Amino acid sequence: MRFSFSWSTRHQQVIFKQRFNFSSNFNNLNRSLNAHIKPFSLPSSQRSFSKTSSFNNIDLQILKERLCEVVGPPNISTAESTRLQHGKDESHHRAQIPDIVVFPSNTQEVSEVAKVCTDMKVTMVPFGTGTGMEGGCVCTHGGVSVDLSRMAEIREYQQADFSVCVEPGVTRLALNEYLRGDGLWFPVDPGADASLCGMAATSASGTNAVRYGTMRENVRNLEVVLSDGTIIHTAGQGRHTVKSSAGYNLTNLFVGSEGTLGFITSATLKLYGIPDTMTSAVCQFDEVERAVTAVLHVLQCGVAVARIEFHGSEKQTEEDASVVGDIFADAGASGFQWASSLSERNRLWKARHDTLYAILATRPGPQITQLSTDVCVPISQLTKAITDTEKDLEDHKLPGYILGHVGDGNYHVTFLYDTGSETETQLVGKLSERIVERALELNGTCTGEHGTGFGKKKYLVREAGPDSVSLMKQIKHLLDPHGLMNPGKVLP
Ligand SMILES: Cc1cc2c(cc1C)N(C[C@H](O)[C@H](O)[C@H](O)COP(=O)(O)OP(=O)(O)OC[C@H]1O[C@@H](n3cnc4c(N)ncnc43)[C@H](O)[C@@H]1O)c1[nH]c(=O)[nH]c(=O)c1N2
Ligand SMILES: CC(=O)C(=O)O
Ligand SMILES: [Mn+2]
Repeated sequence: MRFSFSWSTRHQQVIFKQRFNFSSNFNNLNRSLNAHIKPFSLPSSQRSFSKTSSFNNIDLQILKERLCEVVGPPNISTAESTRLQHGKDESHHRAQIPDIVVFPSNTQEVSEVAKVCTDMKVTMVPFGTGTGMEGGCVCTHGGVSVDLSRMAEIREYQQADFSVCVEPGVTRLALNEYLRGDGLWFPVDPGADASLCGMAATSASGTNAVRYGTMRENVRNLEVVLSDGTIIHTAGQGRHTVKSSAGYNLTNLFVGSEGTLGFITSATLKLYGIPDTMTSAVCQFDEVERAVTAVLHVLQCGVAVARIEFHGSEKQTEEDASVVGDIFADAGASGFQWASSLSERNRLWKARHDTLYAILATRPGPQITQLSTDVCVPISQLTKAITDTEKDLEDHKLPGYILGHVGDGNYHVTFLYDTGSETETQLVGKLSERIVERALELNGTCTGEHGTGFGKKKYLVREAGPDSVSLMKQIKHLLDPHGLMNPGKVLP
């Protein structure tokens, strides 16, 4: 067993990768699992899908005609290939496809689409780039998938205010390319080139959160279309101040709402200066406990890490690198590889961002899929959470890969399993439940960054408490009284 641990200061991220030899013998693997853990409920493959529509042909034709009047014939599709693309994301959850996909071009059209759907009591599911990890785009009731990618303007760029307002079709990489010449960037980085409004919708983070925070800390305003077509600006139209104490924080009500409360049709984001110097490195630890302890020491020393990557002036970066090098060496790290040049850093971080696909490539097969857990625990509990998880994996000889954002206390276990095997499917389900149960016992959360979607809603009452969940349901009912916005997600 060998761990590799990589860190850098531009993207304060730590990776744990644990490689298990794959064993196809899943017999006896259940033996020490708790009997109370329910079997996993979604044995599925990305390739299968179910028909969910409750339409008859006449209603569907009327709906299509009415939506066509709103968006125009080139911006509506009932082709099966388009519908299939819009009924799933990158998670293990089975595709459930919409009846119709529409591609509105502006906020007014989104509002008109919402009015038609509300009038006909048809469900609506916002679609960004489909990179979600919790089944958020799955159309549980068929209905209309609203693909917002054709709204791709950068509306307002206030360089002096470090602020930009983007439409849903603008992705993270596209924005950073646009800003590069001005020495600014938007640092929240989930790896995937997701839409920024989709990232707001899932409260994404990924790398860089230690230094820059998550989407919750980096959205200043949102334009939202509610289910009845009403258009609101959560902080007031055009406003993009660094802070505000005016009224309730509606912006953060919609951040992380996963399309269940409305369509985000623009997001005003906070920008940052690109640091002068960045350095990254990779090193190995033999034990996860030593790696986590080393990271804790680095954070306690106040080193300017971003992903456990360094940012700053050249001199500061050199000093920080030397402090981190000493701490890691003391903790038993070996095999340091430094990467200061842009191409070397990009190579390191590309390897990190592609980890999910690299894992998938280790077990090719038509029915093989991945399930990534996403728990986050207080950093003081991280060593316990990870070492106990490791033990589970070893006890069950289950191929699982642990990686994560150690500086945040957030880690993923990525399981590869055969959806055609009931035994494998159930075991993966049970182990991932166990990982969540453990995180909740340690005062953690079932999802640090992927969202609640389908898979985590069963934990919400235990995590947030019955009264909080009851309030969430009341808010949902107020904003979406007919339950048409992305049904079946987030709330149990
Ligand atoms: C390889 C890889 C690696 C990672 C990740 C994915 C992949 C494929 N992710 C997950 C993913 O990138 C993240 O969930 C994105 O924020 C989703 O953005 P999309 O635009 O793809 O939304 P997508 O289209 O997948 O939709 C996600 C949810 O948001 C809703 N939604 C989308 N756009 C909306 C809008 N404009 N208005 C209202 N609702 C909207 C949808 O209805 C759905 O419920 C991740 N994430 C992370 O936080 N950290 C990480 O480390 C990673 N790592
Ligand atoms: C999948 C994911 O969240 C990650 O690679 O960090
Ligand atoms: Mn992640």
